[in-house]
Amino acid sequence: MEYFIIMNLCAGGNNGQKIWPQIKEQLKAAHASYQVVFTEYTGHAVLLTQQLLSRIDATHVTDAVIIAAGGDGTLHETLLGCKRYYHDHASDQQVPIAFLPVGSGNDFARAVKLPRHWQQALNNILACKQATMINVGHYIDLDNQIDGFFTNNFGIGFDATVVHLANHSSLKHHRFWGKFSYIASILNVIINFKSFQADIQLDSNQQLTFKKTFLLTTTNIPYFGGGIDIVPDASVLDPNLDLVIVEKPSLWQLILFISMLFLKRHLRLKFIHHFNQKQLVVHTQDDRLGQIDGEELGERTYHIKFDTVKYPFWIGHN
Ligand SMILES: Nc1ncnc2c1ncn2[C@@H]1O[C@H](COP(=O)(O)OP(=O)(O)OP(=O)(O)O)[C@@H](O)[C@H]1O
Repeated sequence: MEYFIIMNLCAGGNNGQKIWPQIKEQLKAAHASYQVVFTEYTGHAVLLTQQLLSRIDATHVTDAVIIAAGGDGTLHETLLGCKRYYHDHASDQQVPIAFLPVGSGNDFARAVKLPRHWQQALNNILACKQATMINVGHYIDLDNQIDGFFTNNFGIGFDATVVHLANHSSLKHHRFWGKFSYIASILNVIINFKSFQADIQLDSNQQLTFKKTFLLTTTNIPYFGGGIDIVPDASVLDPNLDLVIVEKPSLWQLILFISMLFLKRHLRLKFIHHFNQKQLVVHTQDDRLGQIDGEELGERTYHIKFDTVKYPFWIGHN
């Protein structure tokens, strides 16, 4: 195999920087043939992926695998780069994506049961013999007709606000206090968050309105926020997406929600709504923050159509 690595040295609070020399050693010891490019800014992996695919095509490499080495954000951009490239080269065979998790959240790695330690994950990639087709989230922004993809989730409201606060905390990259900054951000959001109206259209064309939405997450995998099991049964092998809407909870409802979350029974609560759908349209009425695979989308109203598409992944054992 010929491995094309997209390496984010900043992932996991510069964890990538620390372990890149060891990754190189392991690749050398395995006599793996590889090329590497390094991301330099947010969004760069999209362009790097397109350039790599163009190079793979031009040099007629037939056994290429693209390794996204970073966190969920790097994987997200790599998928977007692949999808954009094949949009313009529809007849080409799609190069599979492998994921080497060196980020902080790594929810996708959890979801597809990759080894959590990068060394074992790299061994898995090197031992893998064939790609697995999985479903990834696809959306069309109905306000501007731009589309995009996500491996994990697209959230509006609470989760996006936590992502925003954690990203802008001065303690984000501190090894110890970074975790506390995340918890402090969550408490801050819970206390101050203003609910918003969301209108939903389901597969059956049924329209639903939730006037006091607190959290609205469309998810392709069980986890968000670094291991929170929001839809325990969600699977990348399920062509449907899951939508979870939590209405603004009172204090006791919040305590109940958190307790039930630990027991993975929170979806039974009456202020939580769960839908498993082939297609969804979400229309929010008030400006709120959005997030996609842990990357910020900005504060606005959202009018989004969701479904899934397939892409080959180099994950071995699913
Ligand atoms: N050289 C760079 N300098 C600054 N930012 C970068 C660089 N390369 C990539 N980025 C950005 O770093 C951000 C975080 O990357 P990523 O999500 O992969 O890691 P993470 O946040 O540590 O992991 P996770 O999302 O799993 O918690 C992304 O927005 C990415 O585009």
